[in-house]
Amino acid sequence: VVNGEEARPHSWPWQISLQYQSGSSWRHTCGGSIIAENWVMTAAHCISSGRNYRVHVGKHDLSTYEDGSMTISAQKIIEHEKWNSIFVALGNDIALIKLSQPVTLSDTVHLGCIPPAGSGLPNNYPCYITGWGRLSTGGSLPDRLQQALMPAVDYATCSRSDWWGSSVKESMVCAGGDGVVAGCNGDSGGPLNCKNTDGIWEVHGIASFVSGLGCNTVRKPTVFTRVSSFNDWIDKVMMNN
Ligand SMILES: CC(C)C[C@H](NC(=O)C(F)(F)F)C(=O)N[N@@+](C)(CC(=O)Nc1ccc(C(C)C)cc1)Cc1ccccc1
Repeated sequence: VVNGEEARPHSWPWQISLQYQSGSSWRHTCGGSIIAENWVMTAAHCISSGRNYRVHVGKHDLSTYEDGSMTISAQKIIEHEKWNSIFVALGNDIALIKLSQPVTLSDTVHLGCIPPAGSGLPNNYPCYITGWGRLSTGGSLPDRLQQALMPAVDYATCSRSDWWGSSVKESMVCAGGDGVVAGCNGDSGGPLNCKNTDGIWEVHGIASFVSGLGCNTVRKPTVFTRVSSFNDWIDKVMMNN
């Protein structure tokens, strides 16, 4: 997250670190959200075949051991069947990870809420991006979870030719684009958190892409997979696996 701030520890308890085995150690590669005791939602572009993945839950500082945190291996990873890594602009950048064992819910490990199917965000609706991604374009990775207020950008604005144009679809959610705050590599797969009118936080987006010209590029908001476009797919996958 570029130009964010350190989150209050464990204030986004559905946020996970998706890690892959690199030799004898594990490396953070993406974020994700716990949506059921044995399911994590992340971005399909986070998954590379031939890699071994695990999920780290209940974390704040990735560099230290933290009581209550747990690492759980991925038993099964299901990418959206229409995801195509060559045509990112087509969307469907969503994957579900079935955990080898259920998480133990606690005050640092909670489920994130999926928004109602088809629910949208008005322009400028306040949301927060969270993640352990780069602190600047090509910059360093933080140890501690970062957050940034990133107002939603409606499709009409985000699809303007001087914004994302036809690269953005209605199955995506845009946020930010002020040239200051942004998601960046390593935030992929993580949540866009928005509080609904009942005061409940919902995971409206899955971080998908930022401009290749620079993470915080003005009029190139961070683009998220729109979770409320995939309620049926999520239900189907969890029921059938
Ligand atoms: C792997 C890609 C598909 C998604 C990756 N996503 C992220 O980093 C995320 F925003 F989710 F945290 C990304 O944006 N990667 N970049 C490599 C940029 C990139 O690939 N962006 C991109 C943008 C649009 C498209 C399509 C929709 C035209 C594809 C890729 C990050 C970057 C940004 C600035 C400098 C250096 C690196």
